[in-house]
Amino acid sequence: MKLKIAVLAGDGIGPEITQQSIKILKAIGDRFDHEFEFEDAIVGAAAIDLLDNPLPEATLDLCKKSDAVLFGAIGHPKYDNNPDAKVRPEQGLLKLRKELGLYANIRPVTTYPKLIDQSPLRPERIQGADLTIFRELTGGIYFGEKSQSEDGQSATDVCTYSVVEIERMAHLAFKAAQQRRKKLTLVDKANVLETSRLWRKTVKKIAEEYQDVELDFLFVDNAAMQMILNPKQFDVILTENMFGDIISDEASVIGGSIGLLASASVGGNNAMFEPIHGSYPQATGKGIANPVASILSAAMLLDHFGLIEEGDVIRKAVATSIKLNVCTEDINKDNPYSTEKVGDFLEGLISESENNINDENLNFGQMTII
Ligand SMILES: NC(=O)c1ccc[n+]([C@@H]2O[C@H](COP(=O)([O-])OP(=O)(O)OC[C@H]3O[C@@H](n4cnc5c(N)ncnc54)[C@H](O)[C@@H]3O)[C@@H](O)[C@H]2O)c1
Ligand SMILES: CC(C)[C@H](C(=O)O)[C@@H](O)C(=O)O
Ligand SMILES: [Mg+2]
Repeated sequence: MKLKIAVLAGDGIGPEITQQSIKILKAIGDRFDHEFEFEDAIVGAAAIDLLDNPLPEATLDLCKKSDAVLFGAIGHPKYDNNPDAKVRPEQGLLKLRKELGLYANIRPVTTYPKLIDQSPLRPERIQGADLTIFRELTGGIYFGEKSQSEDGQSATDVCTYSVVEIERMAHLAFKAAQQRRKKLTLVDKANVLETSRLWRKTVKKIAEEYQDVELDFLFVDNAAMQMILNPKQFDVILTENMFGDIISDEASVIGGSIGLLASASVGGNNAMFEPIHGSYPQATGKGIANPVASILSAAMLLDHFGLIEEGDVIRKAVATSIKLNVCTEDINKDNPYSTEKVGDFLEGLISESENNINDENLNFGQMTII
């Protein structure tokens, strides 16, 4: 297969982790005889520095004419620490998602046997946890009207959802649940928010088309607690933009590190693949960032184009590297490997014959079905 991939490495650790994913995709291309063409473009703080625009036209154009976007991370402390900054790196990412029509963000969470015992959570609670968060990505409070009063004494963020926005997300999440353990949990705040009541009403109606899927509801505050107390109760979680952002960072504790959590953003004519974590500025250039979230996002990219076996090869290699402790310091404190060394190890496994990849502890297969 021939694929044109736009690479938006971004800020902080973005470039160093994305470099590892490209290495892995090249190894997959060589092994399975695919032609992956990569083209770089700037985004985020790096783009503001150069052009005073977090999403330059040329970057957006490249993304639109590519088959997929591999996104690193954006964000810089000089904006995080300056609430008055008018142009911000995050605006680039939000605009990109909106312009590409990527309304669904899929964030799978799984556990690895080796990491269970070192988790701050009780092993018996997380062993075997396997859930996927379907986060709405182009609506809600993120995209509503924003304002500050002239005297600076008040500010507003409007949260709006339409039935159409909810329906299209719900269909994707129900379809995913049908292919998994047939359970869907809608996470909302319907006891307080009008938008959440619309979500509940709309999702209940859509559920009639998916009688084989068990539907339940949780308020987001309770869901945040349940995520830690009993994550095994979840199969597919469907939720709006901001709740999905928050509970997915929380869910990363189950897997062992946010440096392991990948995502696919889909719904438009093309698709984007991005780790759920940010630019981790403290780690920039130190070679300590975990590249696996980015590498597993690359695996989701392959799934997206039907290259399931190729995606599985990456996932198996990752499972093997974790089993053998070839990991960065977030999950291997005693004898950490660098970002690059982890990438090299995975590249080596992928380039070797299939038989050499040990998958005995692998507890998941294809991560996305879109
Ligand atoms: N998609 C994105 O580009 C994205 C996502 C989240 C945050 N951000 C931006 O990133 C900047 C920093 O935000 P933050 O500190 O809240 O979140 P962050 O995700 O960058 O880092 C939070 C913590 O998670 C851990 N971590 C993150 N990535 C890791 C990795 N690959 N390997 C190991 N550990 C990792 C580190 O302990 C870090 O201190 C901000 O500017 C924020 O806006 C961007
Ligand atoms: C950087 C920020 C805009 C982004 C979000 O909130 O969507 C990030 O936290 C994420 O999870 O991808
Ligand atoms: Mg986030």
